[in-house]
Amino acid sequence: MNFFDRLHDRIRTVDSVVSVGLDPDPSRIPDHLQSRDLPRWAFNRRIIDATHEHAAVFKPNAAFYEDPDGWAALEETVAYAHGKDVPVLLDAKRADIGNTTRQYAQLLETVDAITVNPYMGRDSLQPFLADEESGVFVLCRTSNPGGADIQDLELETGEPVYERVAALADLWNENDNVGLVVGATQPEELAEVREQVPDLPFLVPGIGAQGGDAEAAVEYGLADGVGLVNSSRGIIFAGEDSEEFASASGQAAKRLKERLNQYR
Ligand SMILES: O=c1ccn([C@@H]2O[C@H](COP(=O)(O)O)[C@@H](O)[C@H]2O)c(=O)[nH]1
Repeated sequence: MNFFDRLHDRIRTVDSVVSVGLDPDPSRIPDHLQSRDLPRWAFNRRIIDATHEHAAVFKPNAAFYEDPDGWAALEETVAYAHGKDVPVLLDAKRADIGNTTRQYAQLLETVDAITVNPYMGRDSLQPFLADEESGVFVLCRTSNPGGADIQDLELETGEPVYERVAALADLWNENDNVGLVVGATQPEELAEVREQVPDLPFLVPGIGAQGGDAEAAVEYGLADGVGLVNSSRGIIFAGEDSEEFASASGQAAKRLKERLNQYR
């Protein structure tokens, strides 16, 4: 079954479009877990237990796992999330020349979907796009302030770069496995891109800690009811410094689900 069909089923099952971002910054993991073998895994396990019933997906960001213990923690985390029937979207922002990107694409043997960087063009994404079962979210208009530096540049046709990326992603969607990453901090761009590509589901980061627009994230992020609105720090560190950090994250995920559902 294609990733977006599985995501559709998951969204219906949990009545939620929340992507719970698993970004376990080691400096913010509670003290009582720091002495564990793999503190990031110990932390994630508790977060998954507390939030899975509100999670359409879990979205670990690869940046928080790129060391030997980190990869071990990620492997445990992905297997545990799958054990709870929650798909995993790895926010890895990968792509490279063909020979290298084929190696990157092996990540899709472990996770259900991935974020990719379109900067190097179609051939750099081909092994991801060719994987019919997995979701491929192409960075389009990112949520960070510097996203404008390149993505807003006007091309000779008058369209901004991010719109060209959206148009290309639509062409690349031959296997119905492509989505876009568009930040909630850019509600006008969200609306424009949605109008341009009505059928592509979006992953919308940038609400919560980055102050993006949750209503616009839902209004424009979903295509036929399918799409994801991510919060990482706003959920996993909702109870920072508390013994009850996990239940605080569960409450934060539930609150976010209910808030987003008002706009669906
Ligand atoms: O445009 C983008 C693309 C990816 N991200 C990632 O999403 C989460 C957001 O974390 P918060 O704590 O909810 O701010 C994080 O992994 C980013 O690297 C993004 O924010 N914007």
